[in-house]
Amino acid sequence: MNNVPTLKIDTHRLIRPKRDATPDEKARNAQHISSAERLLNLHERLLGSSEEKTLTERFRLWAREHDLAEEIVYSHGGTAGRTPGESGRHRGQKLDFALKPGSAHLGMLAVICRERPDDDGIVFLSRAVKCFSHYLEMALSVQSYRELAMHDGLTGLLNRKSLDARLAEEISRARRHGAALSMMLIDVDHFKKLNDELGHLSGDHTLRLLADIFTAVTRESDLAFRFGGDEFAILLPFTDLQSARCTAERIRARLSSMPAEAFCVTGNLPVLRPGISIGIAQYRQGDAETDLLRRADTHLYQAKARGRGRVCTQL
Ligand SMILES: Nc1nc2c(ncn2[C@@H]2O[C@H](COP(=O)(O)OP(=O)(O)OP(=O)(O)O)[C@@H](O)[C@H]2O)c(=O)[nH]1
Repeated sequence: MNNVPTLKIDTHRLIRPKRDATPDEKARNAQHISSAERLLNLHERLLGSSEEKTLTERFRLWAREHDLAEEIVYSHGGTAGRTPGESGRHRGQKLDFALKPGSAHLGMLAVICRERPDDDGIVFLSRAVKCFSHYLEMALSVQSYRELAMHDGLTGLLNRKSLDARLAEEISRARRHGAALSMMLIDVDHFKKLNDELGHLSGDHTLRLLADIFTAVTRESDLAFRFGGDEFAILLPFTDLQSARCTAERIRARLSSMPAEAFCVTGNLPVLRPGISIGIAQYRQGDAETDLLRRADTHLYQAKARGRGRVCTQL
C-alpha cells in the first residue's frame, strides 16, 4: 500500500517552449505531452478500483481505445524471470511483461498487438504497464485484507460476518431455482469443562481440530463458519434434510474415531473427548435468513436438551 502510483513522465525530456524551436523540437514536445495526457487518462481510469478484474478490463479498454493493443491477458502465475523487469520482449505480435511494481512479482501481462510497436511505442507501453501494475498491487493487497476479514483467525473458517452475506446469497439462489438448501448448527458439548480441565490452549486446539473435520467431511460447495465461541454453522447448498443428516453423522463418526490424545496439547492430563450437538433445518420457500437460522437453532437446542451428543432435525 506504500507504493502510491506516481505519474512518471520524462519532463526533463520536454523542451522549454521557445519561439525559435525547430519543427523537430516542436514535434517531440507534442509527442511527450500526448504521452503524458494518455498516461494521465489511464491513471484516472484505474483510480478508485480495487478489483483485479475491473482493473484489467479498464486497462484493456484504455489500450484498445489508444490503439495500443488488441487484447490484454493477465495471468497470476506467469513464468517469473522469463521476461526480466518490465521490459517488453517482442514475440511476434505478443509482448510479455513481468509485473513487478516493487519487490513483489504479481504475474505476467500479455499485450497482444495488431502490429509490432516501434521502440517508442514499446517504451510507452512499458510505462502504461508499470502504472497498471501499481494499481494491481494495491488491488491484490485490498483483496487479501478482504479475505482475511471474512475468516476466523483461530480456525481459518469463514466468520460470522461472512455467514450473514453467504446465507443471504444461498437463500436467494435456493428461492430462484427452487433448489434444496440446508443449514447445520454445531455446538461443542461441555466445552467450558474442557477449557477448565485441560486449559484454553487445548480448548483452542479442539476448535481447530473440529474445523478440520468439517472441512474434510463436507463437500467443496458446502460452507463452514465459526459462528462464535464453540458454535459452528455449515451451509449445505443443493442438499436436503436427509443428506444433511448423513453429513452430520459423518462428522460425528469422524470425531469419535479420533484418538482421545489428539485433543490434548499438554501431556499428562486427564483425557477428555469432546462431543458435539447438531441442529439441522432445511430451507422452506418464503423463508427469510433468520427463519432458517432460528429453526436450526431450535433443533440444536433440542439436541442439547435431549442429552447432547446427537443430531436433531425438523420433521
Ligand atoms: N478455548 C477457547 N474457548 C472459548 C473460545 N470461545 C469461547 N470459548 C469458551 O467456550 C465456552 C462455551 O461454554 P458454554 O457456552 O457455557 O457451553 P458449554 O460448556 O459448551 O456447555 P453446553 O453447550 O451446554 O454443552 C466458554 O467457557 C467460553 O469461554 C475460544 O476461542 N477458545
